[in-house]
Amino acid sequence: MSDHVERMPTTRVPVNGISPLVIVCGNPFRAEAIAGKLDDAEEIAYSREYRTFNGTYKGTKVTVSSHGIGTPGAAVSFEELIRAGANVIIRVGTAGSYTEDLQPGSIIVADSAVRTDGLTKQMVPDGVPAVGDFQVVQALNKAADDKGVTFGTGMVVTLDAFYAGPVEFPHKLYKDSGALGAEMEISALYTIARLRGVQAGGIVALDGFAYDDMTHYNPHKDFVSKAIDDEIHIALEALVSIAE
Ligand SMILES: O=P(O)(O)O[C@H]1O[C@H](CO)[C@@H](O)[C@H]1O
Ligand SMILES: O=c1cc[nH]c(=O)[nH]1
Repeated sequence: MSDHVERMPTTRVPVNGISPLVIVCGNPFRAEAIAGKLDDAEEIAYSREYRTFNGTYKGTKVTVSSHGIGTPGAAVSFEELIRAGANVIIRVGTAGSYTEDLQPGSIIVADSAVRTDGLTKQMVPDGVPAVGDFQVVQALNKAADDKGVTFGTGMVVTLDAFYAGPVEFPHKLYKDSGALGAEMEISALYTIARLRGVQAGGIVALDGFAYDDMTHYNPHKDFVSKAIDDEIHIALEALVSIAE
Protein backbone atom coordinates (compact mmCIF):
# COMPACT_ATOMS: atom_id res chain seq x y z
CA MET A 1 0.00 0.00 0.00
CA SER A 2 1.66 3.24 -1.13
CA ASP A 3 0.23 5.93 1.11
CA HIS A 4 2.03 8.39 3.38
CA VAL A 5 1.24 6.53 6.59
CA GLU A 6 4.23 5.36 8.65
CA ARG A 7 4.25 1.56 8.43
CA MET A 8 6.17 -1.30 10.02
CA PRO A 9 8.78 -2.69 7.63
CA THR A 10 7.66 -6.29 7.13
CA THR A 11 3.98 -6.52 8.01
CA ARG A 12 3.28 -2.98 6.68
CA VAL A 13 0.99 -2.45 9.69
CA PRO A 14 0.43 1.30 10.22
CA VAL A 15 2.22 2.67 13.29
CA ASN A 16 -0.43 3.80 15.80
CA GLY A 17 -3.07 2.77 13.27
CA ILE A 18 -4.24 -0.40 15.03
CA SER A 19 -6.30 -1.25 18.11
CA PRO A 20 -4.43 -2.11 21.32
CA LEU A 21 -6.61 -5.27 21.28
CA VAL A 22 -5.44 -7.73 18.63
CA ILE A 23 -6.39 -11.20 17.42
CA VAL A 24 -3.72 -13.10 15.51
CA CYS A 25 -4.05 -16.31 13.51
CA GLY A 26 -1.89 -18.29 11.11
CA ASN A 27 -3.95 -18.16 7.96
CA PRO A 28 -4.59 -14.89 6.06
CA PHE A 29 -7.98 -16.30 4.99
CA ARG A 30 -8.88 -16.86 8.64
CA ALA A 31 -7.97 -13.23 9.33
CA GLU A 32 -10.44 -12.26 6.62
CA ALA A 33 -13.09 -14.57 8.12
CA ILE A 34 -12.59 -13.05 11.57
CA ALA A 35 -12.78 -9.55 10.08
CA GLY A 36 -16.10 -10.64 8.56
CA LYS A 37 -17.48 -10.89 12.09
CA LEU A 38 -16.54 -7.27 12.87
CA ASP A 39 -18.48 -4.10 12.14
CA ASP A 40 -16.92 -1.66 9.68
CA ALA A 41 -14.04 -4.03 8.92
CA GLU A 42 -11.30 -2.51 6.79
CA GLU A 43 -8.16 -4.14 5.40
CA ILE A 44 -5.26 -1.93 6.50
CA ALA A 45 -2.25 -3.96 5.31
CA TYR A 46 -1.37 -7.08 3.31
CA SER A 47 2.30 -7.94 2.98
CA ARG A 48 3.78 -11.46 2.61
CA GLU A 49 1.71 -13.76 4.90
CA TYR A 50 0.65 -10.83 7.09
CA ARG A 51 -2.89 -9.63 6.38
CA THR A 52 -4.34 -7.09 8.79
CA PHE A 53 -7.81 -5.64 9.37
CA ASN A 54 -9.34 -3.10 11.74
CA GLY A 55 -12.95 -3.28 12.82
CA THR A 56 -15.21 -3.13 15.86
CA TYR A 57 -16.86 -5.87 17.89
CA LYS A 58 -19.71 -4.83 20.20
CA GLY A 59 -18.39 -1.28 20.00
CA THR A 60 -14.78 -2.20 20.87
CA LYS A 61 -12.09 -1.52 18.27
CA VAL A 62 -10.23 -4.72 17.37
CA THR A 63 -7.36 -5.51 14.99
CA VAL A 64 -7.01 -8.92 13.31
CA SER A 65 -3.75 -10.01 11.71
CA SER A 66 -2.33 -13.22 10.23
CA HIS A 67 1.16 -14.41 11.16
CA GLY A 68 1.72 -17.44 8.88
CA ILE A 69 3.14 -20.79 10.00
CA GLY A 70 6.03 -21.16 12.44
CA THR A 71 7.69 -19.09 15.13
CA PRO A 72 10.26 -17.08 13.12
CA GLY A 73 7.69 -15.48 10.82
CA ALA A 74 5.09 -15.20 13.57
CA ALA A 75 7.62 -13.44 15.81
CA VAL A 76 8.00 -10.69 13.19
CA SER A 77 4.24 -10.23 13.28
CA PHE A 78 4.09 -10.09 17.11
CA GLU A 79 7.03 -7.67 17.37
CA GLU A 80 5.68 -5.30 14.72
CA LEU A 81 2.13 -5.38 16.09
CA ILE A 82 3.49 -4.48 19.54
CA ARG A 83 5.62 -1.69 18.08
CA ALA A 84 2.54 -0.44 16.21
CA GLY A 85 0.49 -0.25 19.44
CA ALA A 86 -0.82 -3.71 20.45
CA ASN A 87 -1.25 -4.23 24.22
CA VAL A 88 -3.26 -7.44 24.27
CA ILE A 89 -2.75 -10.20 21.69
CA ILE A 90 -4.80 -13.39 21.48
CA ARG A 91 -3.77 -16.16 19.09
CA VAL A 92 -6.72 -18.00 17.55
CA GLY A 93 -5.23 -21.12 16.00
CA THR A 94 -5.46 -24.84 15.42
CA ALA A 95 -3.57 -27.67 17.11
CA GLY A 96 -3.37 -31.44 17.30
CA SER A 97 -4.67 -33.06 20.48
CA TYR A 98 -2.55 -35.20 22.80
CA THR A 99 -5.43 -36.62 24.78
CA GLU A 100 -8.58 -38.70 24.20
CA ASP A 101 -10.28 -36.34 26.69
CA LEU A 102 -10.03 -33.54 24.13
CA GLN A 103 -11.36 -34.97 20.89
CA PRO A 104 -10.90 -33.25 17.50
CA GLY A 105 -13.49 -30.48 17.35
CA SER A 106 -12.88 -29.40 20.93
CA ILE A 107 -10.68 -26.54 22.13
CA ILE A 108 -7.62 -25.79 24.27
CA VAL A 109 -7.03 -22.53 26.11
CA ALA A 110 -3.22 -22.42 26.35
CA ASP A 111 -1.99 -21.14 29.70
CA SER A 112 1.61 -21.97 28.71
CA ALA A 113 3.72 -23.49 25.94
CA VAL A 114 6.73 -25.79 25.84
CA ARG A 115 9.52 -24.04 23.96
CA THR A 116 10.74 -26.71 21.57
CA ASP A 117 11.00 -24.03 18.84
CA GLY A 118 14.31 -22.58 17.64
CA LEU A 119 13.21 -18.94 17.64
CA THR A 120 12.83 -18.42 21.39
CA LYS A 121 16.13 -20.26 22.01
CA GLN A 122 17.77 -17.35 20.19
CA MET A 123 15.95 -14.82 22.42
CA VAL A 124 15.87 -16.08 26.02
CA PRO A 125 17.81 -18.72 27.98
CA ASP A 126 16.65 -22.33 28.28
CA GLY A 127 14.46 -22.74 31.35
CA VAL A 128 12.56 -19.49 30.88
CA PRO A 129 8.92 -20.60 30.63
CA ALA A 130 6.51 -19.37 27.98
CA VAL A 131 3.49 -18.38 30.05
CA GLY A 132 0.25 -16.70 29.01
CA ASP A 133 -1.08 -13.63 30.76
CA PHE A 134 -3.30 -14.63 33.69
CA GLN A 135 -6.05 -12.06 32.96
CA VAL A 136 -6.22 -13.03 29.28
CA VAL A 137 -6.28 -16.77 30.05
CA GLN A 138 -9.02 -16.24 32.63
CA ALA A 139 -11.03 -14.13 30.16
CA LEU A 140 -10.72 -16.92 27.56
CA ASN A 141 -11.78 -19.54 30.12
CA LYS A 142 -14.83 -17.51 31.10
CA ALA A 143 -15.84 -16.84 27.49
CA ALA A 144 -15.38 -20.54 26.62
CA ASP A 145 -17.51 -21.52 29.63
CA ASP A 146 -20.20 -19.04 28.60
CA LYS A 147 -20.15 -20.42 25.05
CA GLY A 148 -20.67 -23.96 26.38
CA VAL A 149 -17.92 -25.57 24.29
CA THR A 150 -15.84 -28.60 25.29
CA PHE A 151 -12.43 -27.26 26.23
CA GLY A 152 -9.40 -27.85 28.40
CA THR A 153 -6.98 -25.31 29.82
CA GLY A 154 -3.29 -26.13 30.03
CA MET A 155 0.07 -26.47 28.37
CA VAL A 156 0.63 -26.85 24.64
CA VAL A 157 3.83 -27.78 22.86
CA THR A 158 5.16 -25.40 20.21
CA LEU A 159 7.04 -27.30 17.50
CA ASP A 160 8.96 -26.10 14.44
CA ALA A 161 8.49 -29.17 12.24
CA PHE A 162 5.06 -30.13 10.97
CA TYR A 163 5.86 -33.17 8.79
CA ALA A 164 8.31 -35.59 10.44
CA GLY A 165 11.71 -36.72 9.15
CA PRO A 166 13.61 -39.74 10.43
CA VAL A 167 13.91 -38.09 13.86
CA GLU A 168 10.88 -39.07 15.90
CA PHE A 169 8.67 -36.21 17.17
CA PRO A 170 8.75 -35.92 21.00
CA HIS A 171 4.96 -36.23 21.25
CA LYS A 172 4.91 -39.07 23.83
CA LEU A 173 7.43 -37.29 26.03
CA TYR A 174 5.38 -34.10 26.14
CA LYS A 175 2.02 -35.87 26.40
CA ASP A 176 3.37 -37.82 29.39
CA SER A 177 4.65 -34.53 30.83
CA GLY A 178 1.13 -33.10 30.81
CA ALA A 179 0.82 -31.22 27.53
CA LEU A 180 -2.67 -31.15 26.01
CA GLY A 181 -1.74 -30.59 22.37
CA ALA A 182 0.78 -29.39 19.80
CA GLU A 183 0.89 -26.30 17.59
CA MET A 184 3.56 -24.00 16.12
CA GLU A 185 3.53 -20.39 17.43
CA ILE A 186 2.32 -19.88 21.00
CA SER A 187 5.75 -20.17 22.66
CA ALA A 188 6.94 -17.23 20.54
CA LEU A 189 3.86 -15.16 21.35
CA TYR A 190 4.17 -15.72 25.11
CA THR A 191 7.93 -15.17 25.17
CA ILE A 192 7.78 -11.96 23.14
CA ALA A 193 4.77 -10.64 25.07
CA ARG A 194 6.68 -11.07 28.37
CA LEU A 195 9.81 -9.44 26.93
CA ARG A 196 7.90 -6.44 25.59
CA GLY A 197 5.51 -6.03 28.55
CA VAL A 198 2.20 -6.75 26.82
CA GLN A 199 -0.55 -9.29 27.61
CA ALA A 200 -1.06 -12.44 25.51
CA GLY A 201 -3.28 -15.50 25.43
CA GLY A 202 -3.93 -18.35 23.04
CA ILE A 203 -6.86 -20.55 22.08
CA VAL A 204 -6.66 -23.42 19.59
CA ALA A 205 -9.26 -25.60 17.88
CA LEU A 206 -8.25 -29.27 17.68
CA ASP A 207 -8.19 -30.66 14.14
CA GLY A 208 -6.93 -34.18 14.92
CA PHE A 209 -4.42 -35.97 17.11
CA ALA A 210 -0.89 -34.56 16.94
CA TYR A 211 0.71 -38.01 17.08
CA ASP A 212 -1.32 -39.34 14.10
CA ASP A 213 0.33 -39.84 10.72
CA MET A 214 0.26 -36.33 9.20
CA THR A 215 -0.20 -37.75 5.70
CA HIS A 216 -3.89 -37.96 6.71
CA TYR A 217 -3.98 -34.41 8.13
CA ASN A 218 -7.20 -32.66 7.12
CA PRO A 219 -8.07 -29.40 8.85
CA HIS A 220 -10.96 -28.73 6.43
CA LYS A 221 -13.62 -30.87 8.11
CA ASP A 222 -16.90 -29.29 9.21
CA PHE A 223 -16.32 -29.99 12.90
CA VAL A 224 -12.98 -28.11 12.71
CA SER A 225 -14.65 -25.13 11.02
CA LYS A 226 -17.29 -25.14 13.78
CA ALA A 227 -14.61 -25.21 16.51
CA ILE A 228 -12.72 -22.37 14.78
CA ASP A 229 -15.93 -20.37 14.59
CA ASP A 230 -16.51 -20.97 18.30
CA GLU A 231 -12.98 -19.98 19.30
CA ILE A 232 -13.19 -16.78 17.25
CA HIS A 233 -16.33 -15.84 19.15
CA ILE A 234 -14.66 -16.76 22.46
CA ALA A 235 -11.56 -14.65 21.68
CA LEU A 236 -13.64 -11.63 20.66
CA GLU A 237 -15.74 -11.88 23.84
CA ALA A 238 -12.56 -12.21 25.91
CA LEU A 239 -11.10 -9.06 24.34
CA VAL A 240 -14.28 -7.10 25.00
CA SER A 241 -14.30 -8.24 28.65
CA ILE A 242 -10.66 -7.15 29.04
CA ALA A 243 -11.47 -3.76 27.49
CA GLU A 244 -14.31 -3.15 30.02
O1 LIG B 1 -4.19 -22.71 12.29
P1 LIG B 1 -2.92 -21.96 12.60
O2 LIG B 1 -3.19 -20.69 13.33
O3 LIG B 1 -2.05 -21.71 11.41
O4 LIG B 1 -2.11 -22.92 13.59
C1 LIG B 1 -1.61 -24.21 13.30
O5 LIG B 1 -1.73 -24.63 11.94
C2 LIG B 1 -0.47 -24.53 11.27
C3 LIG B 1 -0.05 -25.90 10.81
O6 LIG B 1 -0.94 -26.40 9.88
C4 LIG B 1 0.50 -23.94 12.28
O7 LIG B 1 0.55 -22.55 12.09
C5 LIG B 1 -0.13 -24.34 13.58
O8 LIG B 1 0.26 -23.59 14.70
O1 LIG C 1 0.65 -27.75 14.42
C1 LIG C 1 -0.41 -28.37 14.28
C2 LIG C 1 -1.60 -27.72 13.93
C3 LIG C 1 -2.73 -28.45 13.79
N1 LIG C 1 -2.71 -29.80 13.99
C4 LIG C 1 -1.58 -30.42 14.34
O2 LIG C 1 -1.57 -31.65 14.53
N2 LIG C 1 -0.44 -29.71 14.47
